[in-house]
Amino acid sequence: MTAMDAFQDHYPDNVAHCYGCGRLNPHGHQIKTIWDGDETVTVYQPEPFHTSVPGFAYGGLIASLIDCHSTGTAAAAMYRQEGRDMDSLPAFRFVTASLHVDFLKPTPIDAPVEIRGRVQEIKGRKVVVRTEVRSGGVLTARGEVVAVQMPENFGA
Ligand SMILES: CCCCCCCCCC(=O)SCCNC(=O)CCNC(=O)[C@H](O)C(C)(C)COP(=O)(O)OP(=O)(O)OC[C@H]1O[C@@H](n2cnc3c(N)ncnc32)[C@H](O)[C@@H]1OP(=O)(O)O
Repeated sequence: MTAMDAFQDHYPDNVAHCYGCGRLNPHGHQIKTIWDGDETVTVYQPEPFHTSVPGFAYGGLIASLIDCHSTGTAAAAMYRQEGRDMDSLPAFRFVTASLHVDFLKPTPIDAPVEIRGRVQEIKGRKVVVRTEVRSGGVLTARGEVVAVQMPENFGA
């Protein structure tokens, strides 16, 4: 894996359909997240149909970006902690247990949104990720996600 590979490009096909981050979902956001030192970064350009108040992005979009940026960060952090390549097996698959978002300012819809994340805690199957969302360098939202490794019997 090179430094510029996106985490989501390494998700196994059977978990690559997520609306926020699945590369195999043609209707989804297909976000791409990479390392930048100890931080993770996603840049996403909202579409006009993501509007809330005209001129600004829908909060659900921002929450979705934070969500999938953070689950991707959780997986990448676990591989990094174990010194493993993201293509190595068994794959780490994280789902969202908890998603908290603080909307600080409206996020413009006509400029790229940058999400930066940092791992706050890795404990057992749980990773806590804190994120900051910026547009044009202005902080517009903060997030905290508790991501948990997907159990074998997920959804049972
Ligand atoms: C590469 C794969 C990519 C896959 C696609 C990416 C997904 C993108 C984001 C999503 O949208 S995922 C879909 C939305 N999420 C779900 O549908 C998850 C539904 N919930 C569950 O399946 C279970 O509740 C879950 C797997 C999250 C946790 O159940 P477990 O039985 O595995 O957890 P467990 O009780 O063993 O707790 C493990 C740790 O997580 C913590 N935890 C669990 N639920 C929590 C919660 N809700 N809030 C805070 N912490 C929580 C729990 O306290 C504990 O921490 P400690 O070890 O420190 O004690």
